[in-house]
Order: sequence, then C-alpha cells, then structure tokens
Amino acid sequence: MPTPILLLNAGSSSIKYQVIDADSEEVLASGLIERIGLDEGVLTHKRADGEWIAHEDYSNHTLALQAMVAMFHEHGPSLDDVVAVGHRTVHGGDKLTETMLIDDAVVNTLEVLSPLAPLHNPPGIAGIRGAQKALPDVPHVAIFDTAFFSSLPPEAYTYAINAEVAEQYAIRRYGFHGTSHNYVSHKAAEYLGKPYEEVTQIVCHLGNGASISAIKNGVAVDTSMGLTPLEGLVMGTRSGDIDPGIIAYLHREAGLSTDAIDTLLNKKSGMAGLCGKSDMRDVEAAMVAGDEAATTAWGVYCRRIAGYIGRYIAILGGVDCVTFTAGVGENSVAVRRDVLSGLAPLGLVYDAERNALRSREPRPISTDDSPVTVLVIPTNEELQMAREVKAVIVG
Ligand SMILES: Nc1ncnc2c1ncn2[C@@H]1O[C@H](COP(=O)(O)OP(=O)(O)O)[C@@H](O)[C@H]1O
Ligand SMILES: CC(=O)OP(=O)(O)O
Ligand SMILES: [Mg+2]
Repeated sequence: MPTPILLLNAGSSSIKYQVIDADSEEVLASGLIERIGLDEGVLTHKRADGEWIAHEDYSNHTLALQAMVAMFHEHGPSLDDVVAVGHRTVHGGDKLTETMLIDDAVVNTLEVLSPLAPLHNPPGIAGIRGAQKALPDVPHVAIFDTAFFSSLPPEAYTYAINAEVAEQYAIRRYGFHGTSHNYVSHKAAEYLGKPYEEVTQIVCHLGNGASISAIKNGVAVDTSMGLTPLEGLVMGTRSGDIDPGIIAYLHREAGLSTDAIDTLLNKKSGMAGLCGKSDMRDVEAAMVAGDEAATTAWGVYCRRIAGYIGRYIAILGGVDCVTFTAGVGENSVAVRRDVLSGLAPLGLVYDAERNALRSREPRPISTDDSPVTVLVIPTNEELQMAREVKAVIVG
C-alpha cells in the first residue's frame, strides 16, 4: 500500500508541489503553478505517463490551489489516498522551528510573523488554508526553512545593534532555505564517503532567492540570510547585503516610506534592479550580447558569492568541500566559473571541463588534486520534506 504525501512549496508568485510515496520515495506526481497574481498563469502537472498544462489567470494562491486540486481530480493520482500534507514554511520566528503539526495557533503565529517574510509567509498561509479545505481529514505539517539553523552560535546570530532593542524585538539572524542546506550537505558527505559529523563544508543555494551556509562537523554555524530572507547574497529581485545607512538616507532624501523601501529592496533590486532581468539565463544572454548593465550585475552577483566563500573558509578554519545547488547553482556553468576562477589560492581548484558537464547526479567540478572538493548537487527540498512529514506522522 503506497503512503502518498503531498508536499507544497508556496513562493511569492508560484507553487511547486509533489506527491511522494513515503515508503518507496517514488514521485507519483509533480507540478508547478507559475505567474500567480499576474496575467496568463500556467499550471504544469506531471506524472510518469504524461504532462498536462493549463493556462488561466490565477489571481491569488487560493485560486491556484483550486486549479491544482482540479488537475489531481482529472489526471490523478487521487488526493483521496494522500495521508498527509507537508507545507514549506519560511518564517516561524524563535517559537516555531521543529517540524510540527499545523493547528490554528501555528497559522496565527505565521500571520504575526508575515512582516518578517513578506514574499513568503502570506502565500504559505494561503497554501495551508487552501490545502486544509481540499484535504480536511489528514494531518497538515509545517517544515520550517529556519530549522536547520537553530544551531547557530550567538556570534553568528547576533547583530551588533543595541542589545536591548534587539531583545525587545527578537532581532537576530534566523537563516532560511534550511531544508535545502540540510539535504544537500548530507548528500555532499555521502558523496565524500564520510560521516556527516566529520565533514566541514559550505553550501551555496543559488535559486531565485539565494543563501550560503557554513557547516562545521555537521553543525550549521553561519548563514547569509538573517532576520528576513533579504540579507546576504544578491538575488533575482532582492539586494542582499547593503549599507544599512541607505535605508534612512532613502527615507530622508528620497521621501520613501518604509513600505516603499521594503518593496524596493525585496522586489525591485538584485539582478532585476541592476539590469532589468531577474532570471540568470536572461542576464547571461544579455551579458554575452555585450549589455553593460548586465555585465556589471553579473560581476556584483559572482563577487558577492566568492566573498562569502572566503569569509566562511576563515570562520570554519578550512573546509572539506563547497557545494553549488538550486536553479542557478545546478545549471549555470558561467556563474560557477566566475565565482571559482579566483579561488585557487583558497584551495578551490576548479576543472573547466567537469564544470561544463550537465547531469542530474551529484558530481565534482574540482580537479582530483584540489585541496577542497567542489561539488554540484541537485537539491530536493520536497523529498527532505516528505521524510520529515513521515517522521512526524509515524511518531
Ligand atoms: N540553465 C540555467 N542557467 C542559469 N540559471 C538558471 C538556469 N536554469 C534555471 N536557472 C535559474 O534558476 C532560478 C530558479 O531557481 P529555483 O531554485 O527554482 O528558485 P526558486 O525556488 O527560488 O524559485 C531562475 O531564476 C533562473 O535564474
Ligand atoms: C527564503 C527564500 O528566499 O526562499 P525562495 O528562494 O524560495 O524565495
Ligand atoms: Mg526555492
């Protein structure tokens, strides 16, 4: 008897989903709903025997979820067999970190925390509500992006701001994409053939959102995202690190409200803000065609990653491996090349031929005699979520 689990990963303008059999870990269906809230939404539903595409305007996540349920009714597998639903949940603050059953109190807390993850918590909550309606009789489980980083030491999670203010408002670094950093770092240890606890490593999760983590002997000790998923690396539409003085300056000199500044930094900055394109494929094409803004944006993006790798090598006192993952990390040969090209003095000697190979398997892109192994490992947040949901419902 299969035990299918539905996994939902709701983003600001998309929902990714999978149905995974908890025992065999076979993917029974997967899908993606894109352009939610924009014109011309697209829903792609995949099973082993076919692929179905629907085009409709999904003006919000609730409607998108209804369209997903309709796809399951029409093309299967039947949602009646689903035994539990797992929800990727971005910000649970300092109270919610462990994978847990969702009740009204959990949803209320997520609502209260929405200002800390404005692109992620509201769609996550809509996903939970919609799925509870469609599947009212099964357990719904939250998996937090922050969980993997609950081990950060005080010197990593503390901001050097007034301690009383920080305490009053629970201002600290939380870290995000933890499900991916967790999955990929275990895969990296497996690839090296070493126990997880004996590997010191760096994971670069480069998707539309991007973050990097430092893991010492199997314990996460630093990460680039902070109180919110805005800090750190340059992203599709987010600035990552900036001089915090810019915020007050914009408020005073440009007369921008706090909401306008928040929108500017979260949605109109990063690659989109620098060169008008948030998808790294488009940025690369523009750069190759000689577009100056794209070339500068590319340089800012890669330099930031290389800088963080150097910083984390210093913090960790050396590393066994550095791994690239997520949409950009897995697919962009040119980003990896430009990040790694100056890092040989730090022990990362990359191999151009290996870097250019395309594969869905974990693979090295460093030379055999590189002191640090550099890997590309596809992430699988949904599989990691399925494992965690199973652990919660089996008890
Ligand atoms: N072949 C590729 N080359 C460069 N970037 C790519 C390629 N394929 C996908 N990407 C990038 O991956 C990003 C999406 O990554 P993903 O991990 O799915 O992000 P998210 O989960 O945040 O939506 C896209 O914005 C795109 O820039
Ligand atoms: C937390 C975060 O940034 O997630 P995503 O990359 O899915 O936007
Ligand atoms: Mg993602």
